[in-house]
Amino acid sequence: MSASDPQSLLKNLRASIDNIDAALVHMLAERFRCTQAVGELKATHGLPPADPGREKQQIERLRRLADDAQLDPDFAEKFLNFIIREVIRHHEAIAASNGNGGAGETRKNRIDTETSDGLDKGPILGSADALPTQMG
Ligand SMILES: O=C(O)C(=O)C[C@]1(C(=O)O)C=C[C@@H](O)C=C1
Repeated sequence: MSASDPQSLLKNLRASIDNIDAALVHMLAERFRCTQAVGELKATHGLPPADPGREKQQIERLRRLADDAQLDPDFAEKFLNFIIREVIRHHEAIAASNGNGGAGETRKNRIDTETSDGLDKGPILGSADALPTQMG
């Protein structure tokens, strides 16, 4: 068998695909490690799990990068949205387990619970301990 026969070519290409898939898994794991920390930061400070303004910037940037790299920008956008939806689900679960009311609570409605003396009465959703976690 020579290096140019179809089976050898396929084997070589598949070896590269396996390396790329491994790199993707490691990069995704690293990204989720960062977003886990972001989720904890947001939950601690009562910030909302999702930031649509930030997402808009990310999508615009990724579409430009995809175009330059000859990757379909629609696919790049769908892929980023898929990941971000999962991140937001994790953020909501962290917020719920921190007693922040999870998905529904935003910084704004936390501020709405303040009394006239500026003291926070706590989350308007009441005890978040009763909320199920949304992981898995
Ligand atoms: O940057 C943030 O605020 C994040 O929570 C991270 C992230 C992302 O995965 O990139 C996820 C959710 C937000 O809607 C925007 C971006």
